[in-house]
Amino acid sequence: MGKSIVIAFGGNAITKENQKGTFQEQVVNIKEMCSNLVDLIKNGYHLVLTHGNGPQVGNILIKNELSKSIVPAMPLDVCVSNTQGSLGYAIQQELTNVLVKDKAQIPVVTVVTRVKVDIADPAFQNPTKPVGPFYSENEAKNITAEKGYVMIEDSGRGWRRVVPSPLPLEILEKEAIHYLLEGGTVVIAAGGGGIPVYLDDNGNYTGVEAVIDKDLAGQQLARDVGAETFVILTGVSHVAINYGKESQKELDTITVSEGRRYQQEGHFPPGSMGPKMEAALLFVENGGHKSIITSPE
Ligand SMILES: Nc1ncnc2c1ncn2[C@@H]1O[C@H](COP(=O)(O)OP(=O)(O)O)[C@@H](O)[C@H]1O
Ligand SMILES: NC(=O)OP(=O)(O)O
Repeated sequence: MGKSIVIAFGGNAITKENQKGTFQEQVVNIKEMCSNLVDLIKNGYHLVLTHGNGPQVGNILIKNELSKSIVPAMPLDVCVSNTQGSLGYAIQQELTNVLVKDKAQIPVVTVVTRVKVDIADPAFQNPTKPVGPFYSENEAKNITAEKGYVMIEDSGRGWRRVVPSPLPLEILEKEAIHYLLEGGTVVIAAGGGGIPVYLDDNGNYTGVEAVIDKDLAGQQLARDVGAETFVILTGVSHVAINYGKESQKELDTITVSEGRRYQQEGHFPPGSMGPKMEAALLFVENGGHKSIITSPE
């Protein structure tokens, strides 16, 4: 097999901060993202794409809440699977469209992907994953008082609801993804961080209510399918130290030990660059060749 790359992009790239989250808006953003991938595919790279779902899964939770007196609300793991389907559909469609226009007949498919987590993960007692729309501080306080949701300030962009986010341990569909890749298919997998499931006392996998961080799931996916490179696409072209300060310095190529040092010095905040750097470092520490964090362009 040629060189394989796992590429992760954020739910906030699919529904931007100032957008309502209509399907049309998502398609426009996804189309732009896909046009940036065509050259890689045409140059023979085997791609696995993974995507976030924070804004989208939060919107499904709001719909659940508003309609629960009429139709039953679905558990959060089912809502994550819904986002794998809807966003996978949009990516599959738009990527196929740009490939066909470029005269490249390459199959693209979405895999509903379960990710194993530990039911004893302390993350279930400490929600940290922001989902859904951004609110003002006042609105957030009212939501907590009315519904009991935990709300946090998300990287200077506003307040959001947070849900538990356990660590991904294994991509359960890894063999199927590997076969598809080997056969020359572009695979969309582990969307929204994957559907969280755990092994119960009877040895059966069971869904659990959480949203896994897609960057951490992405590096696990990259390791599990033996990818050479792990790429995280986000809103900045370079990771920086002293980000947002006058002394800000953009990083180019760094080693794992430099990355760990900058991390310890506190350059990468939780909820934004923190999980991306952690994911990038974990991939290389566990045998990956290189991780890249940059913008889609
Ligand atoms: N040290 C840093 N270097 C670069 N960007 C940073 C840094 N710290 C925080 N950021 C911010 O984090 C953002 C990426 O996090 P986020 O928007 O949550 O990701 P996602 O693309 O997954 O939605 C960047 O666009 C930037 O605004
Ligand atoms: N699941 C997840 O990490 O989604 P975002 O990238 O949209 O936050």
